[in-house]
Amino acid sequence: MVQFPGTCDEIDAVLAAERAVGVGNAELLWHRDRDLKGVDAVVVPGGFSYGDYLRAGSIAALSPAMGAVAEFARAGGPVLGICNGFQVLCEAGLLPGTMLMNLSRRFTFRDVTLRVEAADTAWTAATSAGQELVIPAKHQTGRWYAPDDLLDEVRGNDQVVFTYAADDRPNGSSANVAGVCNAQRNVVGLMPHPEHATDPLTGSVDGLLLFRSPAEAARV
Ligand SMILES: NC(=O)CC[C@H](N)C(=O)O
Repeated sequence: MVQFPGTCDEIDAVLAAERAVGVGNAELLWHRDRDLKGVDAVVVPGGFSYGDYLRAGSIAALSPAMGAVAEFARAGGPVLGICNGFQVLCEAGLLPGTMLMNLSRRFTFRDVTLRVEAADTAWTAATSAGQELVIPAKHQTGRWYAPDDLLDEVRGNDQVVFTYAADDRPNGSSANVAGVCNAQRNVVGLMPHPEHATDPLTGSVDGLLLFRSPAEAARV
């Protein structure tokens, strides 16, 4: 779990990973640190990095930790970016697209229904294509945007991993996209927060499927 000044969801992400795979060995990695400590998978969690100055994720994308994450990703390691983490991965060029402010200009905070469009990525191997997942969303800069030529390329390569269900448009993203992957399918980013959907006490446990997926993908 990579931490930047302003990250606030890393402990939930640690708990989610521990709940999903049943072991308590997640590592927290400070943004100045280049040592990934031999982890099997990296999560770039949600919150705010450097106050979201310039653009959400843009300063974090240049941090030493992200240099190490980029090398890990290039070597095929599973990397998941959640919300601010998704913004950071787009800014770092590890995922296609750009994040713009929600069409409403407001901070959105509610459960959304996601449709799994691609179940063959490192972070969706424990799901099925077409499956619907209920996951909370909380963001202001969540409108994933791709110009037409990039959108065609992303769609052509099946890099759309999640869309919002048809009647659910929380931010006005291009093609109602909620999450995408890289061409290698080991790096995934999404705006909603699977780490907040892991305990029946607070509603859905659908988020556990994402945290189970890297181990599942490694078995195939
Ligand atoms: N929950 C989050 O990660 C918030 C993401 C981001 N900083 C935004 O508001 O758009």
